Amino acid sequence: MKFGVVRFPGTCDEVDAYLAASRVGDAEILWHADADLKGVDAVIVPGGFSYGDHLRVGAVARFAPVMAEVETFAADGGLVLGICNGFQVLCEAGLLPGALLPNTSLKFTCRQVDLEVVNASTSWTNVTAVGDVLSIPAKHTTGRYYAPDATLDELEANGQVVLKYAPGHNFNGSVRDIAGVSNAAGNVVGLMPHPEHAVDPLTGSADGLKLFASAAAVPA
Ligand SMILES: NC(=O)CC[C@H](N)C(=O)O
Repeated sequence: MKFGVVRFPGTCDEVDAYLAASRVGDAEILWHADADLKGVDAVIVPGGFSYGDHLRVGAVARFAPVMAEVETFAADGGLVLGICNGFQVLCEAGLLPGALLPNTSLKFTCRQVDLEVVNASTSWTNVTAVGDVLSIPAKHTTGRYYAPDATLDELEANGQVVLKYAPGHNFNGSVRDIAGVSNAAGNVVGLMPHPEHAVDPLTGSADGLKLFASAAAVPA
């Protein structure tokens, strides 16, 4: 399994995503201006502040040449994971439902959160079980997941709510405690917390590695 990690101007978590993916497969960095996914089997859109978060988080990055390729790749069933700013970019691109709004505190917050697995059948959660609790760090200003009630009902009915903040851990005010969602097919997943920063017990938790191991378990 070869992972491609997209780098935009202002991305800051691509190296950790690259190192996390390298623990379970091969990885390489993909440049935003190149309309070329270099034959990878899975794409990670990582965290950071693409294009300085100007206009609106993810709003500029979704027009990068590499994103046109990511859209085609996702439509063909390719595995795509958006982490934090990557989640924001995928929502802006319409690859995932909903939007990320400023945290209710209107402040940048960095803290460890517990996430509950709601759907363990997606390409990025298949080595977990429903109800598993994953301890993963979160760090953002614009992480309050939002979608209209009718969309949320549909997402819940389709199993597209993949991860929820455990009771007491929804620090950003996300609707229905939603931390991560998938597209209808389950090959595209996005979440606000950072699994790539939780891959080694030495730094507090290796729970994040399960997302990368899930993708690696999908036949390439
Ligand atoms: N860690 C990140 O990816 C930061 C995400 C983002 N641009 C925000 O603060 O909302």
